[in-house]
Amino acid sequence: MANAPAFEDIIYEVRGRAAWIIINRPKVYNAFRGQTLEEMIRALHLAGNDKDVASIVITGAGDKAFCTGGDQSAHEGNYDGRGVVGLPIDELQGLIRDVPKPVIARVNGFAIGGGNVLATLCDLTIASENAMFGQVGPKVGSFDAGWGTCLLARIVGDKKAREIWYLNDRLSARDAMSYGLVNKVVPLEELDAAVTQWTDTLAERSPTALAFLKRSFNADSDSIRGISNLALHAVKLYYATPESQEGVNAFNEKRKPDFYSFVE
Ligand SMILES: CC(C)(COP(=O)(O)OP(=O)(O)OC[C@H]1O[C@@H](n2cnc3c(N)ncnc32)[C@H](O)[C@@H]1OP(=O)(O)O)[C@@H](O)C(=O)NCCC(=O)NCCSC(=O)CCC(=O)c1ccccc1C(=O)O
Repeated sequence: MANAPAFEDIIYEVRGRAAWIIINRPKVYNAFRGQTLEEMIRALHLAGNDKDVASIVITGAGDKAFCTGGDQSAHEGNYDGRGVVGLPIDELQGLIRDVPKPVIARVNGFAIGGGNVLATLCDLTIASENAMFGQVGPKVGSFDAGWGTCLLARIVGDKKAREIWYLNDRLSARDAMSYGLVNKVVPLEELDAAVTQWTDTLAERSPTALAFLKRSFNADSDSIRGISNLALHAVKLYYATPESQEGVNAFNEKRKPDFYSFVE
């Protein structure tokens, strides 16, 4: 690609009329640090402002993970970047909704924690048969309320959303599809062809009609943005507690957390 922007944590490619944003941190199952989100924000602005781009695909490198949320090795009571919790996560989440083009989550493995929230926020989700969805916040001393809870509840229903957040079971791609969290499931080897079929179809549709449709869906659920903002400030206070830090330490030390020793 001519004048391809230099990125370290992601790969940005324009394939036909589709911009692909690939989180390229497979050693940590495509978990994001501050820099990853900065680059994803830049890439979304590039794609959003490129009049030749009809749709945007977000995915992870390799066949293990789409994205597993915040990088726990870059989390010491706060993450390592800018923003309320050391990650411009609210900016990225808002941008996935605001960019006036359909955003497709290409889920090729684990979509866990903040990774599941990103997939939830995308307009469409296509998953490979090996994909797994879930939330782990209460296991690792975190939560992502707002988009992560309320938008999820709109999609899968209130009881199921509570179950996902409270019990933290992993959902298979087929289960996720049965709850409406996923539009389509295909074998891993057919994933790219299926994504390209969608992006080719979207490239034949009127971009202005698609942009208005996206804005209309957003308008109905945009009150959740305020809840997300409030919750991000709440999670900042929570990250400062020994109870939350026990969750992060336990994950990094590969042991079970002992939250009840730290409840204040
Ligand atoms: C994804 C797993 C379920 C996979 O489990 P398993 O198959 O048993 O493999 P593991 O051995 O656990 O993992 C393999 C390998 O990858 C590393 N890794 C995986 N995920 C992460 C991560 N997020 N950060 C850093 N490293 C990661 C793991 O350490 C292993 O490395 P080795 O070198 O091979 O040992 C499982 O891995 C899992 O549950 N991961 C944890 C995911 C996690 O904790 N994510 C953050 C969740 S926070 C949240 O859910 C709510 C909050 C939130 O979304 C949010 C809100 C505001 C700001 C930020 C966030 C945010 O997302 O953090």
